Order: sequence, then C-alpha cells, then structure tokens
Amino acid sequence: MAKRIDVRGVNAYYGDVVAVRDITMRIEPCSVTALIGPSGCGKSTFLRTLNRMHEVVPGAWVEGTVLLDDVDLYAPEVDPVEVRRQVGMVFQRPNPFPTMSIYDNVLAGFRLNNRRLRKSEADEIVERSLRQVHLWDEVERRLTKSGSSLSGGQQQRLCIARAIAVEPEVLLMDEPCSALDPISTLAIEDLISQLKERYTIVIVTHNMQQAERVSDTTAFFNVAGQGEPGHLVEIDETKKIFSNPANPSTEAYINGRFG
Ligand SMILES: Nc1ncnc2c1ncn2[C@@H]1O[C@H](COP(=O)(O)OP(=O)(O)OP(=O)(O)O)[C@@H](O)[C@H]1O
Repeated sequence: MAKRIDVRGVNAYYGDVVAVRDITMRIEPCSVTALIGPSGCGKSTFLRTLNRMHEVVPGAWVEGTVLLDDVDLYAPEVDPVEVRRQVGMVFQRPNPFPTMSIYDNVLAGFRLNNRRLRKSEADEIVERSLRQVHLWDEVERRLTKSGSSLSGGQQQRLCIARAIAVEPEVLLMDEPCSALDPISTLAIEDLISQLKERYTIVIVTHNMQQAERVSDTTAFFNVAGQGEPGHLVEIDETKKIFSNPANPSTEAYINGRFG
C-alpha cells in the first residue's frame, strides 16, 4: 500500500556543513511529487533523507522527522535496511548489476534482504515486476543474459522493476531520465503515471516539461548563494506552480531566467 510521507523540520548535513535546512512538506500517497530547483540546492540530498540513504555518506547526518504514515524513519528502533525496502530508489544512470542476469537483477533486493524464495515464487515475481514496467515482452526470451546487454531505456526499466519487485510503498527517482533518449524518456514517464496508482512517487528532475507532465505536486527548492543551505521555497499543485506560483523566484526559475 502506498504511504503518506510527512517531513517536519528536516536539516541534512555533510559533516558540519548544512546542505538543506528546515524542510517541511507532506507527500500524499498515490501521487507524484516533483522536486525542482537550480543545481546544488539540495534536491538529491533531500530525496535521500526520505529513505535513510543520506547517512550512507561518511559524516552525513539528518535532523528532524520523516514520518511514513505514523512511523518515524529516524526513530532509534527503526532498521534502515527495512526503510530502504519500503522506500525504493531509482538513480540517474541505469545501474543494473553488470555480472548478474536480467532475472537475478530483478531479484537483487531479496538477496540484499537475505530472503530466500522458492523457484516458482521467484519466477512469478520476476514476470510480474517486468510486466509492470512493460519489459517482459522484450526480455522474456533472454532472462539469463546480463542486465548490461539491454539498451539504456531498457536498463532503466529493469532498475525500476528491481525497485518494485520487493513491493515498496514509496518510489524515489533521482533524475531517472537524464541519461535516456526522448523515446525512452516518454516510456518512463508513462510508466510513472501508471505506477502512481500503487506507489507514492517523488522525482527529482531538471526538466520542467517533465515535472509538468508527470507530477501532481511540485516543490521548488532554491539556495541563497554559495555555501548557503538549500531551502524549500514553495510546494503546491503542479498546475498552480506552473501557472501562478506564489514566489517570484519560482516563476523566474520555471521560465529559465536563472538556474
Ligand atoms: N557527498 C557529499 N559531500 C559533501 N557535500 C556534498 C555531497 N553531496 C552533495 N554535497 C553538497 O550538498 C549541496 C546539495 O547538493 P545536491 O546534490 O543535493 O544538490 P542538487 O540540487 O541535487 O544538485 P544537482 O541538481 O546539481 O544534482 C551542494 O552544495 C553539494 O556540493
């Protein structure tokens, strides 16, 4: 089941440097939220605070609260590995494990979580996940081939299949189309629109048309200057942000006047 994310007063640090400050927002289940803003304003850093990936960087830490429905992801008893199962992630560069087959790539999340599967169960998960990302028909006959034998767009769909195979509640996507050609980009965008029926999706994108096409809600981040932390300027319905934003800097960014 898709879950709501409630972010309250989140600061993210690299050592003693604050990368993003005082972020508060609510992300609704079964919706797509786009994070936009100029380079260095902390979109990716903030995204990674939503599944405890930020703290994987040595010296990096988080203050504040991130609730997944009612569970605080940063509570001491919460296991970050379990958080990352519930909140899956897709990265900018398609990154299938190159030495693994297509089949094993889809199941990689289960191996990481040390879950053993019966062969029939594994077959079912592989087929279901690949069908959900519309890759099944293209790879059905070569499941034992390496994941890196696929095209860029197919590899990214394989990575999305790998992320959803473990049935997360939330899917985080960090510029998932930036390494893809326009046709693969449209295929991923269509897929995002379908996946939101089941998942809460948060996507970082530099592409304004993409934010407008795929998201229900848009959050605009900005940074006051070199060495300053990124902050959230405004978050609203995508239609409103793109037609009548509350803050002049949002409009300037969207219209390409900076960033
Ligand atoms: N591993 C790191 N160690 C130290 N500082 C970092 C690290 N990663 C990012 N930063 C800094 O944190 C700030 C936010 O970076 P982040 O990558 O989150 O921004 P972004 O908005 O996603 O940028 P872009 O759009 O260019 O990807 C920047 O000042 C960046 O230099």
